[in-house]
Amino acid sequence: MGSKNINLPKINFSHEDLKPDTLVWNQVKSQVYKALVEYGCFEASFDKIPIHLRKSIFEVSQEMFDLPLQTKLKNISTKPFHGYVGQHQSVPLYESMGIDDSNIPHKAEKFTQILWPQGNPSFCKTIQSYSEQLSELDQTIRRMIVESLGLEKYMDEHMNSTNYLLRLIKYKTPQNSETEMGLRAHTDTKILTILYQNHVNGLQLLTKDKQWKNINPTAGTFTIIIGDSLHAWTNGRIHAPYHRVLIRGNERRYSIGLFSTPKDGYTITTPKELINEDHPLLFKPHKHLEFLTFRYTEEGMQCESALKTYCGV
Ligand SMILES: O=C(O)CCC(=O)C(=O)O
Ligand SMILES: [Fe+2]
Repeated sequence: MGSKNINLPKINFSHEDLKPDTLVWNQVKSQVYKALVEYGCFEASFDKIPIHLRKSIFEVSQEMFDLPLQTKLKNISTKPFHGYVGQHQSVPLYESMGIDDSNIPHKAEKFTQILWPQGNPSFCKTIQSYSEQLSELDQTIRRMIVESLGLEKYMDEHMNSTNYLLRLIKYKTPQNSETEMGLRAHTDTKILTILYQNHVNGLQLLTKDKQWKNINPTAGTFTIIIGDSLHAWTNGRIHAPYHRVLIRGNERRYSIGLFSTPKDGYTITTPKELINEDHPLLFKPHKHLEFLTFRYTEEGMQCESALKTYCGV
């Protein structure tokens, strides 16, 4: 494939004193907002996730994917694309396991019990610690976005309106030497995505001028991607980019996504402060689960923007 690499902004969240109202906070905040308006995406370095946890999250992910298919299928979710997803004809290389509320210890335990009735403490501890520790990065970025938009009065409501979904993802290697689609072009439906991958690249971003570019993240960094729900809440101020995964070569790609997700029953409503003559309302108030259900219908899969079709003004 002739696609070029993109040099996404690299933003450092590892400063000891990255606290609201400090100079460093304000500097990082302006980098975040600029990157999200332009790309809806950036690379984040966040040293607070220890090396052993970065290693063990991939080890436990592999261990989980090596379970028999019947076992993996036990993780059933009523929400589209939340439980076990795999064996799809359109993306035969792709397999993923969604774990709701993975940051909450008893929820992580309940999930582990489904796959390992006899228990698997190291799996449970790893997914829980990884989600909890990385949720700090999600919260920092979202605080910075809310401040950048001057929406401090909505801060608590916004921060309390989400929970977390962890998705362990595996891509098989293609059968022949050609490049294959690992995951088709899509926007993420949720608030914010934090991706972490092994050394096998493949993620591509569609830029605003409609070119597919390779995201080859610097080892150890996280890729941040804005989802439809935050694009809607900010009245389109920040971009939710299309991205996809192309797979080539003979090594398996593993990636881990942590998604902040609007809570069930919560209505996403654009704050009135963001609506004016220059910025008319783009999306009607809506509930995430209802949008998600539409998104995975035939119509929702085929239209150019499921969000616009579902709740566009
Ligand atoms: O594997 C990846 O890096 C991309 C995964 C992704 O885009 C998603 O889960 O929404
Ligand atoms: Fe995605």
